[in-house]
Amino acid sequence: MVKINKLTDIDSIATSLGEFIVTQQNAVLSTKDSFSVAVSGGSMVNILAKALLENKTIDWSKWVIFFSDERLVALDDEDSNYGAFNKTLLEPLAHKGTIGPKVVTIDESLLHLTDTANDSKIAEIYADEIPKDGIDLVLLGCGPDGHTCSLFPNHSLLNEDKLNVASLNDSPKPPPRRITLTLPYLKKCGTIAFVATGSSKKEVLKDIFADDSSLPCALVNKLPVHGGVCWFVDESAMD
Ligand SMILES: O=C1O[C@H](COP(=O)(O)O)[C@@H](O)[C@H](O)[C@H]1O
Repeated sequence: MVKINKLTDIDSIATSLGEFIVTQQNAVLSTKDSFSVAVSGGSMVNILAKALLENKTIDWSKWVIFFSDERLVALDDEDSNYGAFNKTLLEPLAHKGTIGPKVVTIDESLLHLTDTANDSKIAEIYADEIPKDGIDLVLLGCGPDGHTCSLFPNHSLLNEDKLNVASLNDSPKPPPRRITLTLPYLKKCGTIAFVATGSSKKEVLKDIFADDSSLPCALVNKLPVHGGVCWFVDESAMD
């Protein structure tokens, strides 16, 4: 059963999401020494900064951060999901002298080679870095077309049934070269939380929550992850 948390605006989403993340962190750290989190790019980064930067109950030293998807561009490129996360969260944290988190990025040294086999290699190397039994908490965005991670509507990667991380070179949203966690991998993860804000998401959210939807976000909603799937949405995205 998918849970929807409907909040008035982005500030209330940040507060509620921050509390949710801390609850997940504490539950995981009561059973092991580290907390793995996958973050997404796009609009999520600023919300995460609001939710986490001033939050004194985050134990950054125990966090290991991965990316739900990454654009195959240099890490300091404005299109890089790591680049945006670094500028908005990691640099301010470092400035405050925070110890941690550990952050796992793509292998940038392979980026200059542009053939498809090489992009598969980048995905394969990233797959070796992520926990084989799933990431504890996966934070996902939702594009206005219903995509999540870099899993796009009607794309062949929706049928991927073996790889944990896959590459694509035909993303309909630029930039075209990307890697992404796959549906079989998301299924192994602990808890999945989507964040969707703004009126540009309103129409697609109706489609995603229709019973027969095959949009990527709807496919994730149907995954039997043991910690469940939940959504944080604001009033402009969902009535
Ligand atoms: O391209 C991407 O888009 C999605 C959605 O972004 P948003 O700005 O509409 O929230 C994002 O979740 C993903 O990580 C990113 O690569």
